[in-house]
Amino acid sequence: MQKNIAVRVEHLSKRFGEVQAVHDISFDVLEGECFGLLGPNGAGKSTTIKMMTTLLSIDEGVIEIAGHSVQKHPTHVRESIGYVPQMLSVDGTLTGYENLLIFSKLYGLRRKEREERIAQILSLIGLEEAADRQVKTYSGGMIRKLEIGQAILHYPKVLFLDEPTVGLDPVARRGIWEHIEKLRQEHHMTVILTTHYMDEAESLCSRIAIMNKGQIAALGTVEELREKTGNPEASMDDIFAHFAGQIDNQNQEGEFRNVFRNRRTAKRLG
Ligand SMILES: Nc1ncnc2c1ncn2[C@@H]1O[C@H](COP(=O)(O)OP(=O)(O)OP(=O)(O)O)[C@@H](O)[C@H]1O
Repeated sequence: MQKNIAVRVEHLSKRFGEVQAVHDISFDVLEGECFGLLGPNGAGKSTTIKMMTTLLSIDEGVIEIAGHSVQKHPTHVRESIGYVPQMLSVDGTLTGYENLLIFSKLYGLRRKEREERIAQILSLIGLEEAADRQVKTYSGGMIRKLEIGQAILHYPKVLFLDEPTVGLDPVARRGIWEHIEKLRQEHHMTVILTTHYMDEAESLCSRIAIMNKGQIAALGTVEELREKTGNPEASMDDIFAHFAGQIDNQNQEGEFRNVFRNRRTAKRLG
């Protein structure tokens, strides 16, 4: 059966002064797909996601999300999407329940719907027992689950995740993967994520776009990408290096960027 297109990106470009952050990229994402955007720091992944989520204006090109034009109908687009940014999006001084309540109000859920929806989401993300604890007592994995919960309170058609498991330990990362897979399979959400973890891309994404210097260097399933390298034994690291010109080892323990992010998270949570 032919699947519908959930996201259409055509000839998209964005410039910041001298920097051409995104340069004439085009791709489609199918309904129910988990689509990965990979690329070294500065490749243009976050800029692309920000344009898709209406947070950044588009210089050139077209984006359609769930049939709505980002430029012409940004409100319809916002109603159709959920977004978990890289930056922390919860308040550590509030409980998990209170954080969800704020978002349910922001989404305009009616009073009657709210309690039921929050209960559903807490069960979906496995945080029922921790719901009445202050978020600053949560582990990194629990915080990430809560952020995903906030982003899906209105059951969006398309969920954007900007580096969903950065700074998490291997067990917490697998917990987040299971939730993402559940949202896709049981709730038919289309998921678009950026990651620096090659294993994450390989196990979650049905197709991957490798970005480099604002352009798409390669796009396809892992198998298709491997074939394009000409090396049938190529690992995901090899595939990335082939198309991005370097190995992506930006999530090593102690790497400045992550230390900075983790500390920023801790500071924000108080
Ligand atoms: N608001 C901005 N003002 C100026 N330059 C920017 C801005 N946002 C991004 N850039 C530049 O655009 C380019 C693409 O950045 P972007 O954040 O999209 O990359 P990325 O692939 O998401 O990188 P990372 O993996 O580090 O998150 C970089 O050169 C970056 O410095």
